[in-house]
Amino acid sequence: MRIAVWGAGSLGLMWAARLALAGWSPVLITREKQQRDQIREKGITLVTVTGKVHRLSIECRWAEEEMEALDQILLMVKQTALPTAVRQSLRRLHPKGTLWLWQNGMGGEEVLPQSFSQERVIQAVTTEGARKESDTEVVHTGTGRTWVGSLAGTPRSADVDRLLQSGQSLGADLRWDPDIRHRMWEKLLINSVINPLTAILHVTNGELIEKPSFFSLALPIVEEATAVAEAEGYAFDVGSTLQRVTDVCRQTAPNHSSMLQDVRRGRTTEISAINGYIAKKGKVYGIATPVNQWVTELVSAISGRNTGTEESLPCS
Ligand SMILES: NC(=O)C1=CN([C@@H]2O[C@H](COP(=O)(O)OP(=O)(O)OC[C@H]3O[C@@H](n4cnc5c(N)ncnc54)[C@H](OP(=O)(O)O)[C@@H]3O)[C@@H](O)[C@H]2O)C=CC1
Ligand SMILES: CC(C)(CO)C(=O)C(=O)O
Repeated sequence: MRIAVWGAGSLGLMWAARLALAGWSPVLITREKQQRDQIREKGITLVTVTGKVHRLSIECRWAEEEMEALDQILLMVKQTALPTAVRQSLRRLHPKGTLWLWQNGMGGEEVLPQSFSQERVIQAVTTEGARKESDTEVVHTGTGRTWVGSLAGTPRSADVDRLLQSGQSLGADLRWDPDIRHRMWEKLLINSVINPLTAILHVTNGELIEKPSFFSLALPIVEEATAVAEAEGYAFDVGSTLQRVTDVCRQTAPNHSSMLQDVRRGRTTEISAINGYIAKKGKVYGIATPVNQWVTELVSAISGRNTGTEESLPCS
């Protein structure tokens, strides 16, 4: 089975290293030739949460390069990079191969061609944290859980099962979830509060819950988002959702959310796939989502503005 990790960023470098440690021979795909050359020369280095350092030699290709058909492609690019990465990766995917989407937020499947069967798509939802230190180095910043499931609700194949078992053998908390869409909504609700508010206020996840004034928009964001989730068929209680958000802020207190990092680095954020998605779905169902719409506009306005330093800020 030929497995590719598409995108050599934080998650991609970590999972390519993990797959290699588990005895697979993954191929890691980079956006730039320059990173491919670096990885070919130096291999990749993974620093685990306990500080153990693994140096691994990994097959590496550039996204536009010709390559043998791939059976499993783990797409580990940001939502904003999906259109190009999907176009490139589907050209390399074996006709019976499986595509794995790892993005935070929603809407990834909408980027796929309509002719591409949902039965060939696996969605992963992860609370693990990784941080790319350089083109060849990554740090596993926080343990968490990863759920994977079929977007079509079909049972897992033997190949997917083997991959899950490999991850588990390395100590990764990797689980099959037959209702992955529910899990995606659960994570979306958490990201819909923490990501925009930390990015707008420039605070860590822990600082967000320290002052009531910082957290004051959490309630209207969650009220709107849970109403939209319910219209989509996923029921969440407002109080328990706010409690879950608070728990995640506590568990990841020192973290700078991925959206805050993007804003500080002057990069496009994933806001359209998070609060923007909630606002878009709200329109479809006739549910008012002014606060989600407002934070979407505000984060879009402040992102891409700072040229910012490429600080190494932890996220999970
Ligand atoms: N990091 C984390 O701890 C977590 C991340 N996530 C989610 O996982 C996804 C990936 O995040 P993360 O790894 O942090 O992001 P990064 O920005 O660190 O990595 C994304 C990588 O994708 C590469 N890329 C972009 N376009 C292409 C392309 N067409 N072909 C090949 N590679 C491409 C980028 O290359 P280049 O640098 O050259 O642009 C970059 O190396 C996001 O949706 C994020 O929200 C979810 C939970 C935790
Ligand atoms: C859960 C959270 C908010 C952790 O930082 C995250 O997923 C992110 O930063 O994108």
